Amino acid sequence: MTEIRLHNTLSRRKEVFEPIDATNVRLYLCGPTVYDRAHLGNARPVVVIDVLYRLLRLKYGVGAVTYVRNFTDVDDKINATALARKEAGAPGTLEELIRARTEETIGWYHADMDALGALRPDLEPRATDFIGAMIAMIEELIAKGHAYAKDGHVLFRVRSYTRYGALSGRSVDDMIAGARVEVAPFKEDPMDFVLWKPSDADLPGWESPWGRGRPGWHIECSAMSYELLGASFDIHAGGIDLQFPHHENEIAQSCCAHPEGGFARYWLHNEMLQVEGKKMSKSLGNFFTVRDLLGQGIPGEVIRFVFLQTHYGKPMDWTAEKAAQAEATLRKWRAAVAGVAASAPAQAVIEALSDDLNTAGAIAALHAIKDPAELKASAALLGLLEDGMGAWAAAPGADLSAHAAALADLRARAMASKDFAPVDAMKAALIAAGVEVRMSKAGVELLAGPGFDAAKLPALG
Ligand SMILES: Nc1ncnc2c1ncn2[C@@H]1O[C@H](COP(=O)(O)OP(=O)(O)OP(=O)(O)O)[C@@H](O)[C@H]1O
Ligand SMILES: [Zn+2]
Repeated sequence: MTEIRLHNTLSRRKEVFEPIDATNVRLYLCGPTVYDRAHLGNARPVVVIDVLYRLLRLKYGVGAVTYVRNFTDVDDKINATALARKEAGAPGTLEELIRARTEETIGWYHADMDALGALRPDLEPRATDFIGAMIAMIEELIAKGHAYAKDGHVLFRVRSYTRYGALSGRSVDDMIAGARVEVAPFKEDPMDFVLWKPSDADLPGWESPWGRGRPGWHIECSAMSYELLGASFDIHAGGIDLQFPHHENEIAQSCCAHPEGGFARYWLHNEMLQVEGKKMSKSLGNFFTVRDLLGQGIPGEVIRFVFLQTHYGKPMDWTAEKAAQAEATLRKWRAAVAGVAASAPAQAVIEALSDDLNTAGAIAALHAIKDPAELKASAALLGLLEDGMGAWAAAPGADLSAHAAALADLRARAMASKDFAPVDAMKAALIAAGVEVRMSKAGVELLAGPGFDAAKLPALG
């Protein structure tokens, strides 16, 4: 099969992907902090890495890829949500409420990512199950002089790792100038970051050599990837917002604790889903959830298709127009492959995906496929047109050809009479039924949009 090339953030180049062990290709994606529903931006890395996972499984074999994605289930934001519930009178201890919140959020996450057609990773470690491994790694870092304990905290000594900043391409001094580094009395240097911190008696905490406390966020991924994938593995992925400081810190911790390993060889970062030029994020409040869209009747497959039309390395936004177009294409393809068994994927689709996951190119190649069996097999590499996800497309009423003809006819008559009111009235009625109306010299095109309701279509006289 074609060789896979990936843009490695570490080298800033597209490189041929060569796994350490072709019988066990290892991939780690930073997963969510489970305090709330995933917003649409959070779904982008999941969909992107799902396509990579499918491609790796095709090339190396289904059993030859290990994909790990963690759940961060210890975090101040989780504690805050549970505390708010307790204050609102919810029964149970804070610990029980925290547990209930993380369980509930993990359930939502699974349901939402399943709806997007993302395969579950092979392993989904929860941070709270790996506290012992984190403590062991922190002890190793202290023993090697890369970390120090002070006042119940343990800090990573950033200046002890000379390659710090290699991933994001910045010097430590630039980072100090640009970042919001917290100055604290327990730090030797403002750049040093927390590996372990004390917990109040009423917050979740674990006994450790430095007293009762809880881990910092960065050490979680270092410890879990070490336990499950080893000191060196193939690909580490996540959103570009995690490149600094999270991934820089992961590298520092892992390479200092296990210098024999070298940690991840290829770093893959997806660009952000944006809203009016800004990252969609919880903190900016400019977000909507995957569940919001699903609740509006937008199929998960349509959301997935919209993501895949933009290369993962480019910022993108969500628009109703993109969704309507994706839906129209998928309806057409689903009709073409109905009842057809998949054959083998087209070489052009494999080649596009192998070229740094050129999903837009792969979709263009899908458009050119004539044989439905090949279309179905090729689309499966993108997680599209799969049997379990097509119920939405079976809904009747999307044939708008009669309405398009009627509207074109009304327009022709209006040209002669100069009375455009009937055209405008029909357009308005179609839009109210969730139809996207495109009129040009070439003709009239109608597309069923995300909120399409056949029952609301205007009657044809
Ligand atoms: N707008 C976005 N576009 C693409 N990926 C994103 C976006 N926002 C977050 N991510 C990714 O989602 C994953 C989960 O991140 P995390 O749990 O830190 O999200 P969060 O705390 O809900 O995010 P935020 O506060 O940034 O909205 C990470 O891989 C992160 O890079
Ligand atoms: Zn991580």
